[in-house]
Amino acid sequence: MANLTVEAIELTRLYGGRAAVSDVTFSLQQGQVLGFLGPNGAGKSTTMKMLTGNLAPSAGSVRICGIDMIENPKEAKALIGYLPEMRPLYKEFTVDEYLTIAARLHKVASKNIKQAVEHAKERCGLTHMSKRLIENLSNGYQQRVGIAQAIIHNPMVVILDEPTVGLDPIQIRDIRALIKEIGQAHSVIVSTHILPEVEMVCDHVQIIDKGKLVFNGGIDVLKQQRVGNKLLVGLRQVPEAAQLAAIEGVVEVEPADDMWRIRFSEGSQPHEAIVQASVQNGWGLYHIAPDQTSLEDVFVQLTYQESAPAMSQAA
Ligand SMILES: Nc1ncnc2c1ncn2[C@@H]1O[C@H](COP(=O)(O)OP(=O)(O)OP(=O)(O)O)[C@@H](O)[C@H]1O
Repeated sequence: MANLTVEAIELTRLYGGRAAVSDVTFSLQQGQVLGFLGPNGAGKSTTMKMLTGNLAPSAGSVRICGIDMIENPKEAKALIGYLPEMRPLYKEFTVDEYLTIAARLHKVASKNIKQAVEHAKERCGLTHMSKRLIENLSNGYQQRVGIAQAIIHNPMVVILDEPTVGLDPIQIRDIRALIKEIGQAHSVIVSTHILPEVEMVCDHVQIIDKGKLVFNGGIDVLKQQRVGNKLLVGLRQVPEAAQLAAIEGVVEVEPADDMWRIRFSEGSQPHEAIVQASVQNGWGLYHIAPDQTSLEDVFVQLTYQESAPAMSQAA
């Protein structure tokens, strides 16, 4: 496929005979932001380390823009910017000093370093912090410096491991906006265990659980999982459940707080019949709306049910 920036092919990593990551395959295209989601210990960091060439896979391979990570690690790594879970900051340096070192480490040509530093600072909203010691910056600004070092060499792929952990809500909002902005020009992989974060910044999502991918698809596909065939209906005069169940298309009726949760058969549209029955019987309908499963519930279903079926849609 054209413009594939990351290809992970049957990646497996064993620790003492136990698989931390097992047979993970996916690909990413230029301009995509992929959310890598999973509970603690699912294998996110292990996968990130293999993608960035910081950990050798026990089996499988990684290609960055078609370059094999094991055969040509230098060339492949040069195309990646990486912010690990533990920020690689030298806090006794100023922002300018640190980013200059980062540019050298990323092999930016000497004559281009100044411009690269200025550009990275600009993109990460750091220009006014240039002369500040990193240790004196807030947590959010330190995270911006971490992201600035990851993009300083203008890599094709940016990989950010838990980029918003430990930040306050305003810092989180800023960093998410920055990730979206970076995603327009690069391919970005963001690992997180925060579901709304994925909804906000990613167009693709993968869910990993116990080392295995249990979902791989567009964010819309994940959202669709929760648009079910249920309605939440509020009636002032509470009818017998049987009266609701008798309406055509209704297959199940159960109380939900002060309302009724009504499940209907696939393809049926009992909304109008419910409204009509309410008018005829004087039930006093005050609420009728789709009852969506929360994304959290979908996530729990995918990751905590032992027999959860694997779902997949080509990324
Ligand atoms: N160096 C190691 N030696 C042995 N086991 C390890 C090592 N690193 C990770 N593991 C185990 O591999 C599994 C996956 O860990 P990993 O850090 O990749 O998960 P994660 O999804 O990133 O979790 P978290 O969000 O908590 O960082 C866990 O069971 C972990 O204990």
